[in-house]
Amino acid sequence: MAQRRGPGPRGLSRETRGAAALMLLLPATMVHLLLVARSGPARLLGPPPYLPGLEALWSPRALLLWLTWLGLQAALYLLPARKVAEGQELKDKSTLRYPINGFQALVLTALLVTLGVLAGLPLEELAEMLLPLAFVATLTAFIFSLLLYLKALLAPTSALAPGGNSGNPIYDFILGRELNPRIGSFDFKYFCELRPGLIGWVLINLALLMKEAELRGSPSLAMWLVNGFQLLYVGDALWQEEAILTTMDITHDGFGFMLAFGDLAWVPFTYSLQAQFLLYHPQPLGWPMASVICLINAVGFYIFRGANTQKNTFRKNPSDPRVADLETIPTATGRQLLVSGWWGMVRHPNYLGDLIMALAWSLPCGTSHLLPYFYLLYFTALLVHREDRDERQCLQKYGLAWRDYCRRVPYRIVPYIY
Ligand SMILES: NC(=O)C1=CN([C@@H]2O[C@H](COP(=O)(O)OP(=O)(O)OC[C@H]3O[C@@H](n4cnc5c(N)ncnc54)[C@H](OP(=O)(O)O)[C@@H]3O)[C@@H](O)[C@H]2O)C=CC1
Ligand SMILES: CC(C)=CCC[C@@H](C)[C@H]1CC=C2C3=C(CC[C@@]21C)[C@@]1(C)CC[C@H](O)C(C)(C)[C@@H]1CC3
Repeated sequence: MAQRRGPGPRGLSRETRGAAALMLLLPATMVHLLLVARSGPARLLGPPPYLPGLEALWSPRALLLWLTWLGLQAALYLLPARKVAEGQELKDKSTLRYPINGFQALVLTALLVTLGVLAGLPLEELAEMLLPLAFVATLTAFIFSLLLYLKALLAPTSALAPGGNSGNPIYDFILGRELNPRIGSFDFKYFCELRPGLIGWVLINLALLMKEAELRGSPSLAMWLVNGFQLLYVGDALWQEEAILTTMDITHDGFGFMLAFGDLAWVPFTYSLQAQFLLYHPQPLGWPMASVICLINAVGFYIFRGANTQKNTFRKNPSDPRVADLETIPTATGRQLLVSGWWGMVRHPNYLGDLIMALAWSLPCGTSHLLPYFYLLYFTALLVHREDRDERQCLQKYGLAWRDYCRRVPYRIVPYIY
């Protein structure tokens, strides 16, 4: 997502036009991927097999299913939580409170789905409904962000995201005006970031696995690996839910169309692309190769989790014995920067681990098609852009100390390469 800027002297700025183009391009890309994944040639860069008419996109049954899903996840969010965490300090010096019950929501959803399947719920039918479901999710994201934009017009300036008041309605609609839109204690951004989309993603994967079992007698090893790896990723995100309170999305970004669409539609319907591809293009995979892929995923997860935990532990309590011995750089703000451990290896070790896992998720799909590698390509672009945005913010925040950190840790994501 681009830096927020106001309109230029001659109407829409370049950034606004770029953001508006993305608003059309991203849903179109999602539909393209959904169509191509089930087509014979599965060519990422070729034309879609056909252009879907409204009858292929619109289904009242999909709408009902989607609204039921949102309602269920909202109800699980409102259940009593094992812990209530405090977010980062806001502009007006207040802090917000967040329920930590995401993992509980995942377990309860799994229980309900298991009971449903045992009672005859045809979960595998989801595999045939992805297109209309993605369409209603996009529609909901659009209507929802419109309502959020209107709500933000009444919000005090202190509640707006940094730059959320660019004065350009298109830009503000897309990137979001309000930082933490809430009704009562229900926090929309926090809810959307971790619940309906992420849990929806593993549910879609499971439906694709069941559909494969129906078609071929049993799920393939490749399908098991993709399901297992991505379940681990989502389970970990929900287990470590509190850690999301220090990510850029929560502390800095407004909640507009980009994030609402990303959370509700893009994540479940494009992050499940490998499982979609495998359903229609079964791939042979032997145990030796599967073991190597598991090892790659384990290495990625180890780096991702190690780096994120080290930073979160340090930010919560720098004298925690697990991080107290690490070398640091003091900054004028009173906060310190880690310069040894994971954060002394590269400046974004968590991105490195995430990218290694992305590779492991694509490898079970073989190397005959580029399509299953879409996630790796998109994710590399997203993280390079994100890292650039984060570094500009850190330079502004920490000034000379950040320059010193960059000098001592010269590589951004991949040691000796980038
Ligand atoms: N699967 C997906 O689609 C996506 C996954 N992700 C993942 O989400 C996670 C969070 O990413 P993101 O929010 O972008 O960024 P980070 O969690 O990396 O947070 C960046 C912040 O960390 C702090 N920081 C940076 N360097 C240091 C240091 N040396 N010592 C101490 N603190 C430091 C700074 O904030 P401060 O100093 O203020 O604490 C900086 O702004 C990552 O693991 C990423 O891979 C992200 C995007 C998409
Ligand atoms: C192309 C497009 C629509 C971009 C929007 C970006 C969003 C899809 C991502 C922005 C940051 C994200 C994070 C996760 C999912 C993707 C989005 C929403 C995340 C919840 C995935 C699980 C991780 O463990 C995480 C909790 C660290 C992560 C946080 C950031």
